[in-house]
Amino acid sequence: THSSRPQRLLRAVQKGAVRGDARSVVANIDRFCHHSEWAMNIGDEKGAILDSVVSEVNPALALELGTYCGYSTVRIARLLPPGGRLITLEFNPEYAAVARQVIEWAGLEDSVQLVEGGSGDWIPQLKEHFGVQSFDFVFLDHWKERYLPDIHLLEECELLRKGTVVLADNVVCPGAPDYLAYVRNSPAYQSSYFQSHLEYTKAVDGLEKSVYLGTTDA
Ligand SMILES: CNc1ncnc2c1ncn2[C@@H]1O[C@H](/C=C/CNC(=O)c2cc(-c3ccc(F)cc3)cc(O)c2O)[C@H](F)[C@H]1O
Ligand SMILES: [Mg+2]
Repeated sequence: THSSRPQRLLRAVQKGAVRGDARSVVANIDRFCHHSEWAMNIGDEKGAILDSVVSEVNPALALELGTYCGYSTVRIARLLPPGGRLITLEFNPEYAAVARQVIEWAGLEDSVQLVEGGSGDWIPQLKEHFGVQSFDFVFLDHWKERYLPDIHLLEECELLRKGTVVLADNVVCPGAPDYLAYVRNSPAYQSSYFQSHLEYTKAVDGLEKSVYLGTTDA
């Protein structure tokens, strides 16, 4: 039976990266994607922007939608402050299984909670299941047409607070036009765009950083 691309990516990590060294896990995935097989990780160029936003926010509690192989999970978790936690949602069991092993290889399993399930089902349960009050940082990198419904769901579930930073990947390629229009026009967000390139390519892509300002009603 043939392996899948996520399985080949995991093998590249287990062969090339130093156990417990998150930086080398990230570097080996990037090397694999640059030289062997493209994969939809945020990558090194946009990853540096992700790193700078995460470092600026210094989140005690972060949420990621769309774990995939765990590349951005490792990038975020390695920068969390002591006691900081990252909850990441992934509904594809095969991707979740690969991501768990990538996260473990990086030695970050104690600060990452990987939930195998859909954002639509799980966002409404995060408070009761994980004792979450609100998130300091949210990273969107799942199905692009789910960015808008899921940020509305996060608002409705009161999982955002004044100052929560929401960072979205791929707002140019593949694009999330309805999401962009919303965060750029809503008085509830202060939004800014970081131009970059699609992972491992020269195509233009970018990240949108949106700070939640809270609702106007009392
Ligand atoms: C809907 N709720 C979900 N809940 C939990 N996990 C989910 C949910 N929805 C998806 N997942 C999970 O999140 C992941 C989905 C990532 C999707 N990402 C992309 O499509 C994506 C695509 C490109 C791309 C650009 C150019 C090109 F020519 C080809 C591809 C680049 C990128 O950086 C991307 O992120 C995973 F696969 C899915 O199971
Ligand atoms: Mg992406």
